Amino acid sequence: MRTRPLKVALLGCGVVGSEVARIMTTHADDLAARIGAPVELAGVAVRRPSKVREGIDPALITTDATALVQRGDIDVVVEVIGGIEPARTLITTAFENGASVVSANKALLAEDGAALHAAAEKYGRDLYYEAAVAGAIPLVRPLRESLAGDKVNRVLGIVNGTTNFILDKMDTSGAGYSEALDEATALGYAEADPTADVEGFDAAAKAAILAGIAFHTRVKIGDVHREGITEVTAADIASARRMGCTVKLLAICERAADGASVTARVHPAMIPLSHPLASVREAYNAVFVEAEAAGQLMFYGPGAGGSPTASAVLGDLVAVCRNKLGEATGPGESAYTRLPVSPMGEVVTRYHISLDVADKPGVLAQVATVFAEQGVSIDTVRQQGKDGEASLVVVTHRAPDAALSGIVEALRKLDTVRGVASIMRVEGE
Ligand SMILES: NC(=O)C1=CN([C@@H]2O[C@H](COP(=O)(O)OP(=O)(O)OC[C@H]3O[C@@H](n4cnc5c(N)ncnc54)[C@H](O)[C@@H]3O)[C@@H](O)[C@H]2O)C=CC1
Ligand SMILES: N[C@@H](CC=O)C(=O)O
Ligand code: NA
Repeated sequence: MRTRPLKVALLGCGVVGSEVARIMTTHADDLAARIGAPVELAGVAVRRPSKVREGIDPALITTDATALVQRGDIDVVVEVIGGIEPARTLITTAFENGASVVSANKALLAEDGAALHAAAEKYGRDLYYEAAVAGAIPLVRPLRESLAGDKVNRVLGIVNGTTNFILDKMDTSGAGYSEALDEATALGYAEADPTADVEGFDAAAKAAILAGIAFHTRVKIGDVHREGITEVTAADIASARRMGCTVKLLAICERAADGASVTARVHPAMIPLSHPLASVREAYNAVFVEAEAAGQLMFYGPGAGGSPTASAVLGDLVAVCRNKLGEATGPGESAYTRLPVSPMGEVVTRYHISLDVADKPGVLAQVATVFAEQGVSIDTVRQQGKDGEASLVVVTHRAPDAALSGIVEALRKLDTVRGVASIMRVEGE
């Protein structure tokens, strides 16, 4: 074993960073044995230097992250501060100054991954980011490496722990939305600004990263159709239950049937209780990958939280250190297919539409006509009447999303439709 240690700079010492430091310290001997050289924490950049950080030598703490990555003797920079800047500049500076990078920063990778990969390649460094998608679950590496010889056609799953935690609590214990979000934040699952979770930005970033790797093309967060969970009500969840379904925030990345384009979307959807994704509880994530030769693969595990995320960071750290010792680099960006990303309107989906209507003859026929005019066929209709008013629940067959949203617009214009109580896509059937 080499005695000279590999030097690691840690940028950020919050929920994830503090766990990375703890595991690096407590598992130092095992990590050295697995890598073939000791790994030494050479500096920790923080915002609040006065905070007591158990197990970290105070002499390592600095508020000058730039100086740390410019030192020139750092082998690996672990970036766990999050956000676009200064993370992007710090990572690029690390590459310029001889370090490879391990990052958990999905927001940055989904915004500017191509430029970061280009910088890594230019300087001959590694850029690893297993923690950026689905926390502890090995998913980025299997897609980048294990499935590199196959053709992936679809990636579908739950990739945000916070929103899954909130929806699960609302469904199973009747908890309120804010109460469940506060709990998820206290448990270290939420982003620094939880809007990123509940409005679907975090899942959209992960979908962009997954689609890019799976289909060997470039997908940015702005290419991903995004709807969060802020408009999912207790009534939606109760309605899903009545239909034998539950509501999950899904990320779905698909290659078009003709192979000429891809789509990536994030939105709440009803899924049947019998579907494996329905039993994904709390902050767990689960992702199905469908590949031509492999068939269907399922990845499941803790999707958020300090310790699970640190596990993924440490796995990358070991891989990058091994590459350094072998004077090699791991896989870079693979974006040779250059497939365009089609808009949401072209995605084929099913809708569950709940309407408040007047309870009088002819209403059902009027509603059915709207569907027929858009060429969308109805799967089931359920009507419940009360005091001259009725609620009508329509579930459609699969149709282009544009036609389905056209239907909702047309329904809103009918005199007999008092309101569209909820619209949700249905998946997994
Ligand atoms: N918490 C989780 O479950 C997961 C988090 N991630 C990602 O990991 C990264 C870190 O997340 P958390 O640890 O949860 O966030 P956090 O907010 O707990 O920690 C980030 C830390 O970085 C520090 N920081 C910010 N700017 C800095 C700067 N310029 N110099 C030095 N320190 C700075 C902050 O003061 C904070 O302590 C983010 O990119 C996040 O998206 C990824 C997967 C799961
Ligand atoms: N906020 C994220 C953290 C992990 O990526 C989530 O809730 O999934
Ligand atoms: Na992961």
